[in-house]
Amino acid sequence: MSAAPLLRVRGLNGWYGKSHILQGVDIAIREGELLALLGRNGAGKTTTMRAIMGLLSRTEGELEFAGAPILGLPSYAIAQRGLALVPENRGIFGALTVEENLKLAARRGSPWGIERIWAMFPALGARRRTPGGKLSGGEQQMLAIGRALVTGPRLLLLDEPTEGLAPVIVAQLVEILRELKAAGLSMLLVEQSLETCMAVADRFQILDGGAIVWEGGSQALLAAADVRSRHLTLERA
Ligand SMILES: Nc1ncnc2c1ncn2[C@@H]1O[C@H](COP(=O)(O)OP(=O)(O)OP(=O)(O)O)[C@@H](O)[C@H]1O
Repeated sequence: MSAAPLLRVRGLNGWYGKSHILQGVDIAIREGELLALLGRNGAGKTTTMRAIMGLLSRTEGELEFAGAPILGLPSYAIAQRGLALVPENRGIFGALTVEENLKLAARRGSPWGIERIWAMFPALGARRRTPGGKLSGGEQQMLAIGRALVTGPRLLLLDEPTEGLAPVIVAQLVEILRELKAAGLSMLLVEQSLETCMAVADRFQILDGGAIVWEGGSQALLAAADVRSRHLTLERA
């Protein structure tokens, strides 16, 4: 096993205009690992993902993917290297069909072809000619994940994929994340639900005020009641 992580983020600083949001974020994700990034609203989780994808106008620090520096590259070049973001708003083209949404994103050579997406998400296959805007929230989330997969990523970044979804759909998504993990995909998951994270994550890092304030495994997090009450939003009902 290679010692170098797939993604290494060191001392990452990021700004929105004059607002200095990320204040030295350190993250390491090993090949095949699912890292959960937790923290209260406004802690900087989405901003961290956007910075990794090259979507912030100003960033400083070290950002390495598969051993090569990616800080400062345009986002399309970062995507070409094998990172894919499933954004919080899902970014579906509402007027295009499910199939068209996938075809637009698909890249030659991806191990995740469109047929494999239909197999993984049968509900999407059944609605392949339906406009993206007519899908349910859960189906849109599946489509957003499918769209990221057909680009052939080595690292998938998921920003609150279960937000606003019914428990039965959340359970399906957890199964999907497990399948992706079993297929060897590395993932960075931002998620409000600690329960969901506990079901899939190998390791946890907690952000507060734009910096990592805690990291460890599930047992350590379960044992650290003070950390949970200070940094995690209450579990959704
Ligand atoms: N476009 C923007 N312009 C200016 N400030 C922003 C912008 N987007 C976010 N912020 C600020 O950056 C900080 C971090 O926000 P971010 O969205 O990264 O937090 P988060 O941890 O993902 O929380 P949430 O769960 O609320 O999405 C917050 O103080 C937020 O107000």
